[in-house]
Amino acid sequence: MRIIRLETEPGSPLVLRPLLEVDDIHLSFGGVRALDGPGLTVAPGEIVGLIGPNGAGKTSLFNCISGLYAPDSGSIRFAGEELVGMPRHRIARLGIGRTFQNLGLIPRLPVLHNVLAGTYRTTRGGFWATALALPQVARDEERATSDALKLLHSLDLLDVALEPVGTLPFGTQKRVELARALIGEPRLLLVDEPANGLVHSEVMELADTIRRLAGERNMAVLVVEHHMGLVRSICDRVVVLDFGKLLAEGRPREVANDPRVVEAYLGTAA
Ligand SMILES: Nc1ncnc2c1ncn2[C@@H]1O[C@H](COP(=O)(O)OP(=O)(O)OP(=O)(O)O)[C@@H](O)[C@H]1O
Repeated sequence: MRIIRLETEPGSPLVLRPLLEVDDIHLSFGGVRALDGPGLTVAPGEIVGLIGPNGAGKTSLFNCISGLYAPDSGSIRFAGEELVGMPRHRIARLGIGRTFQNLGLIPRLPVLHNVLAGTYRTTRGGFWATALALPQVARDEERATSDALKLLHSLDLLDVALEPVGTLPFGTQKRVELARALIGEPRLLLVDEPANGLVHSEVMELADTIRRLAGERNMAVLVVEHHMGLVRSICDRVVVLDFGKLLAEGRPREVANDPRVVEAYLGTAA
């Protein structure tokens, strides 16, 4: 059983501050209120599920955290730094990785190159250092390749490292997407619908992998997912959105039995 301390007595020297603090976020697209003031926290090493019916605002919230969307108002703090207004590459460099619902991979490129593409947002070489082929760039690339190969080994992808990713089964591509998000060693991983398109055995395997990686790296995970089996099996806590607002929050079992959640979400999914 995973034990995570979320709160301690006021004034205690052992206060565990949340790694991520989202507060009163608003985001509209024309007349559509995608996010209407929800807030949430994620502690270091904690796995939090973000659930809710279609159109509840889950992906919009991910996009605000990773800097893809600029919220109209509100605050998103990560390790004490305000993310709102920060460019995407700086957010990635602070230690936030993410996967996409529709895989963010380049199908014709080999697995290894797709994973290495995840490092370009987090390395510090910059345009001129790369153009001038400075030794520091060569060292960075060597280290990145070695890290990528270790990661591929840990995700059982070493055998397909040089295969074009588009030729691989969907379940394998999903693991490559996970590897791409993990290569920068994020402290927080945002995972968007990892179970989508997978068969039951693959979902359970993926659940084991996410839990193992979070434990090994003390990495926090915020996961958007409709598959309640996966949510129940990996999440320490669940946050429910509905119409862009926070509807409920609690342990997976409590949330699954909350009548408001059953009505808004589980009822429609049953
Ligand atoms: N780029 C955009 N332009 C216009 N409207 C958008 C955009 N992104 C999201 N929306 C709208 O914002 C609302 C929230 O969408 P969002 O994709 O965040 O929900 P979701 O909970 O992730 O849904 P799903 O479970 O279907 O992925 C929806 O009404 C959606 O149509």
